[in-house]
Amino acid sequence: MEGVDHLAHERNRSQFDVNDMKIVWAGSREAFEVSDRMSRLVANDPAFRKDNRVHLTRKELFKNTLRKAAYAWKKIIELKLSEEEAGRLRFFVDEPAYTDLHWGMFVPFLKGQGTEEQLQKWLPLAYKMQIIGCYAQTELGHGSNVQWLETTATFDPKTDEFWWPGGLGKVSTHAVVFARLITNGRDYGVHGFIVQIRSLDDHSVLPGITIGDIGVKFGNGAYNTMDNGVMHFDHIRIPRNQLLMRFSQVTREGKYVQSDVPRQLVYGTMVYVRKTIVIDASNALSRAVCIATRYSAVRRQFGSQDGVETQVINYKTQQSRLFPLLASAYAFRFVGEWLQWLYTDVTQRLAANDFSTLPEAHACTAGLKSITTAATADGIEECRKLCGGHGYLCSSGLPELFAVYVPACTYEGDNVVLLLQVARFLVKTVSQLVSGKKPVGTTAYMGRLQHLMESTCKVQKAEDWLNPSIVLEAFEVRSARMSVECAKRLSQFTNQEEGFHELSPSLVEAAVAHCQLIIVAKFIEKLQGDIPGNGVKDQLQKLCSIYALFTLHKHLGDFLSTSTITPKQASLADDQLRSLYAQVRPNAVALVDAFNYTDHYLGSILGRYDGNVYPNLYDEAWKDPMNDTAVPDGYHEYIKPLLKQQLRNSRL
Ligand SMILES: CCCCCCCCCCCCCCCC(=O)SCCNC(=O)CCNC(=O)[C@H](O)C(C)(C)COP(=O)(O)OP(=O)(O)OC[C@H]1O[C@@H](n2cnc3c(N)ncnc32)[C@H](O)[C@@H]1OP(=O)(O)O
Ligand SMILES: Cc1cc2nc3c(=O)[nH]c(=O)nc-3n(C[C@H](O)[C@H](O)[C@H](O)COP(=O)(O)OP(=O)(O)OC[C@H]3O[C@@H](n4cnc5c(N)ncnc54)[C@H](O)[C@@H]3O)c2cc1C
Repeated sequence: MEGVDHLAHERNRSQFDVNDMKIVWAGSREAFEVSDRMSRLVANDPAFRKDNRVHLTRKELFKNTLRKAAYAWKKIIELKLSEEEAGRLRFFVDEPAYTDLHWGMFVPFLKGQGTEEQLQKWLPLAYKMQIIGCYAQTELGHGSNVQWLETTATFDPKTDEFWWPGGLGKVSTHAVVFARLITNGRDYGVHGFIVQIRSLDDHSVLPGITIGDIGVKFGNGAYNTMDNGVMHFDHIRIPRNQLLMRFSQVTREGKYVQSDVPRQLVYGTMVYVRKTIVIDASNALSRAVCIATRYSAVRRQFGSQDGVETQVINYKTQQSRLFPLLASAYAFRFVGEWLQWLYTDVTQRLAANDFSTLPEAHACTAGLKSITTAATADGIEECRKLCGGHGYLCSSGLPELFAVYVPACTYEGDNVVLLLQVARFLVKTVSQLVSGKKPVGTTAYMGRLQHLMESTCKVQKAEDWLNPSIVLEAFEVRSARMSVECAKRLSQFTNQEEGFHELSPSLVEAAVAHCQLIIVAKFIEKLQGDIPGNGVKDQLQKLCSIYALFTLHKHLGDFLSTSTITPKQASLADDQLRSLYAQVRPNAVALVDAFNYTDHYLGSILGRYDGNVYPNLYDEAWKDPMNDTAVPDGYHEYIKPLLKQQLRNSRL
């Protein structure tokens, strides 16, 4: 059977309404319609072609990105697209560019940190792209340790080097610059400033500033469309009112005035972007899973019956590697949706001077950013392997996706550094239990600590693992016991910082356990709500169980060493997992169709919607510039003399 027929057959046998699932995936009917329209607009416009990226030099690649970004902006204006539509259009263009930083960090930073007056001055310029901004925080010597940034903003500034900011190297005219504010001889810590860095007339770099691109990054094409930059300041002067002053001001006389708010609000943009990165993890993982699932249904190896070999998706090992990733893509989607809610809620509270949920928002965004990006980076690589040799070809779309995606484990906070933030939050929560402080939000389960320390898992047969409350309690017990164990061991140290340092590997594991609990809990919570559509909820319930039981399987050491479950219950979980894989199998292709990705966005011959893989792989190979001539360049210089040489030797 041809690949085309395979996929049609797979679609016919699915047991749910894929159109309804598309709406659940998009978040709402309106969100689906916007995404659908924008993805088609991009896919149908040859100006957004991207299949030639791997053959371009860095300079050609970058210029091509500038062209696309300018063209996209023209379309946005011409079609009078809303902010949401414009965001989706940029998303489907699918090419990292300075615009990500302008819209994703510079504008949110202005909005979050500027006074009314500053917003009136800067926002209209930024919205019309009359200025282009980047986010310059990381220095050559300091990325994670923001408090120790060396750049200072005083009446007599020193010089220092920024390193990494996207959009800085070649495009931005302005930057949000992080520097320690020094006034009247006192250091008030890190603050954000707006600094103009290039002329708005001829784009030249302004005097006293040196800027360049930091060089080629990992992968062919991939993130090299972005001009990550280096910037050096030498005694730059900026007006006082370019300190963003919503939360703290410097008066004309140089007096520092701090509003009555936590100093961490200066980190607000990082919380915002980390939340966005969680949703983005579900985008990247679902894309890889879509490619690997469709191709696994098309590809056949061994096990010939009636003269046809087995579709590789029918191998249990293939299912046990692929379906947990499919489930993770959905799990990250829903936890991302919840995080969006949490972020909106904390923003509203901050506006009303309620800072109580800020530590929770920081811990959740930091922790979830960390585990979803790590799982997604690993998951994309697993999908490449699931596609065998063809997965290693750039035309599979997977190498480029991997190369573009992996820095997500580092940018916006190194994943381990961020998990240590979650660990601090957990240890603090446990220690506050003694003083009777009731934990709330995602740590509310710690309020039932005594029960969780004593409870035993109720599973007696495999189907018991389908019970959401049993699953949830197992994750709560594991997480609570790991946190308590860390807190206990920590209390044996006289110096807490030293203890934290010494125990940090275990603390990171406790943080992972807590974040996985959040993902499981939010998936279960989602399923308790109304989910319309024929068979849709049933499929999601299966995926939820797969996510939870696969995570349990992968971290079995935690569950056993904390005595959360017995080895027998672990084996029952594996039995249930196998049964779930078999139930998901007929729906796998439809479950990836629900992502509603166009072939343009997927950028993969293996993941084509029509399944027509082999003829297209073959044609694509012939399009490669290496095949322009049968005899390669260099034959006369390097191959011919060699062959002649061998001939002479053999005659000797
Ligand atoms: C672009 C958009 C499009 C998106 C579309 C999809 C994505 C695709 C595009 C990607 C594009 C790439 C964009 C990359 C852009 C960069 O990478 S920009 C640079 C980002 N840099 C970082 O993330 C640096 C990481 N480091 C940090 O965040 C902080 O320095 C650390 C690690 C949290 C430590 O901070 P510290 O002040 O030394 O911290 P510490 O003493 O541990 O904490 C002090 C207190 O502050 C709290 N705190 C710390 N941080 C926070 C916070 N953020 N909020 C609230 N409280 C906090 C702590 O909990 C602690 O609380 P208490 O325990 O005292 O109550
Ligand atoms: C593609 C890309 C785009 C970026 N874009 C921007 C941008 O637009 N603007 C910007 O300002 N920055 C940007 N960055 C920089 C980025 O935010 C930093 O690289 C990131 O925050 C990590 O900091 P670092 O490089 O100092 O890593 P380091 O902190 O030096 O990390 C090195 C190693 O040390 C470990 N480590 C560090 N501290 C600790 C600790 N306390 N405990 C245990 N282990 C620790 C880490 O886990 C890691 O393994 C970008 C980076 C990349 C890769």
